[in-house]
Amino acid sequence: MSQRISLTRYLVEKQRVDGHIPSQLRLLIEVVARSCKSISHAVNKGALGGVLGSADSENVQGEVQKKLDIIANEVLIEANEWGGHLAAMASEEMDSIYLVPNRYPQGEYLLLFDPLDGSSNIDVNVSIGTIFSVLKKPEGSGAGVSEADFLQPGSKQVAAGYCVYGPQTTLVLTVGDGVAMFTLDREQGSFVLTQEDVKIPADTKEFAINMSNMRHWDTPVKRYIDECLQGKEGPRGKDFNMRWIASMVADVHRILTRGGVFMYPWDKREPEKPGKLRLMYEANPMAWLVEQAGGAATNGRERILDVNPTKLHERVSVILGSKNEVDRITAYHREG
Ligand SMILES: O=P(O)(O)OC[C@H]1O[C@](O)(COP(=O)(O)O)[C@@H](O)[C@@H]1O
Ligand SMILES: [Mg+2]
Ligand SMILES: [Mg+2]
Repeated sequence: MSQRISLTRYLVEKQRVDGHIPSQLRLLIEVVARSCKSISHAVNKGALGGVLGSADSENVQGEVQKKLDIIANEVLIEANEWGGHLAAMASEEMDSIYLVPNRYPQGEYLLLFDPLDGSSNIDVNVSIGTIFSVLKKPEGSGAGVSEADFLQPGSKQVAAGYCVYGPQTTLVLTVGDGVAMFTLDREQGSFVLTQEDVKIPADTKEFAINMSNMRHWDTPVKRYIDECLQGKEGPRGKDFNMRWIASMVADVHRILTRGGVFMYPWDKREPEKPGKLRLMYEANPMAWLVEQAGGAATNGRERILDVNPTKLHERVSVILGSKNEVDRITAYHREG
């Protein structure tokens, strides 16, 4: 790319030239990006910054929180609460929604995030990230904000993205007209556009799933993986490769970069839960990014973006990535 385009300029062009996003949304995305930059600095300090290790507390999902889960959550809340663009926020790390305090100007957007995705990878220096989703407060929902205002399907998102903290820090964004990637230039302190119009190839020879759960899977998932494992000699007639980073952000980033299919399906360990991943701030933003890049995302039965949430921390089965593979796995679910 001959001319460097910063995230700010990209968003201003989306606002002014394309008329695609309102200025309030542009400013909101910039604040989220600034928060990610600051989380990236904390991640980079590692043991030197005292950010590794457990915080000896649990979140609403009963998971032990890491120090960085809490730090990232605080960074996002503090940066976004006074900007005037938001009505409220919701996070994996908070039981209920966070209302923008009355002393700050109120906006019309709702911000949801997984402040630190891939927590089990923090202490071992493997890629982690932040995932975010932006909704609009529903019209006619009256004064104030309630949890019910957040319970909108992913198809209503107005912006979504993630920032992966890996060998590079990369912010990936959609506002509904394709997917763009921005790499953090640490010397300049700004995100620079490094790829536009990201496309996921429709076919792939790479799958991502936690194979240790194989005995707990449902028949359609077993069938799909079994066929992949048979390689050239099997019904697929080709050898497959496997990757599992255990950070959804990093696995999805690989899929947006070179294709592949990612699955965290329902399994028999906790049959009453629809899946492990959270719908509103993990699956929905990733599903929208993947669809915007020409891929597909389902829960095995329906499009993730069409799922109507009934609670903030709702879980969902996730199958996403290269379109032909996702269609195949979804068809296997329909066949039973
Ligand atoms: O350890 P497992 O069961 O393979 O789960 C890995 C999955 O859990 C997650 O880490 C959940 O995210 P959090 O770290 O935000 O809880 C996903 O990023 C990842 O895909
Ligand atoms: Mg997560
Ligand atoms: Mg998390």
